[in-house]
Amino acid sequence: MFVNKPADQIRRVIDTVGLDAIQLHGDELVTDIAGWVDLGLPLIRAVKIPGHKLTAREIEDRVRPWTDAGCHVLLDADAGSAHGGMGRSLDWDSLRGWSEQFATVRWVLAGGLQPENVAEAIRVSGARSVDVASGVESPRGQKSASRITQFCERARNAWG
Ligand SMILES: O=C(O)c1ccccc1N[C@@H]1O[C@H](COP(=O)(O)O)[C@@H](O)[C@H]1O
Repeated sequence: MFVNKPADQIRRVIDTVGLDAIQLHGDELVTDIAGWVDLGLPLIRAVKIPGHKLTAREIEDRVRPWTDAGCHVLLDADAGSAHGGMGRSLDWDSLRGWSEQFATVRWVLAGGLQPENVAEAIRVSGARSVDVASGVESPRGQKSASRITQFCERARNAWG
């Protein structure tokens, strides 16, 4: 996952550790996409969405430029100048409305997920993939193996 990193820096990380995909989680512009596309890996764009109720069209207007550019999308809560990992949730019902009307590519639900709410989030939103950061930390800033296990079990159970 990268926040506002130019393609040449990401290339160095790929060459050093190898990556399967690139998650862009900052203020990257769709007009600059060519540099990241040239890296030759699947691109996942974190699209920041306000946490209140939205129409399917309002969500689609935010998502569409990125799917048109060939990206997968991860929907995260807009946390202003913070870029993510803030534990803020989206309106899952609005996402279901958008997904049923518009989503033609696989999308990832993020934002404020934790073991305690991931099953409900999946049920309400219809998400088939989820991502989490702060919700599996205990204490804050430190990933907890037991919370990660709990999160994965509950997500898998929700998908049956
Ligand atoms: O995890 C982080 O610390 C982080 C830092 C900067 C940008 C994104 C970050 N994480 C991503 O944020 C979302 C949601 O996080 P949370 O579950 O609400 O805490 C998730 O996609 C993480 O990959």
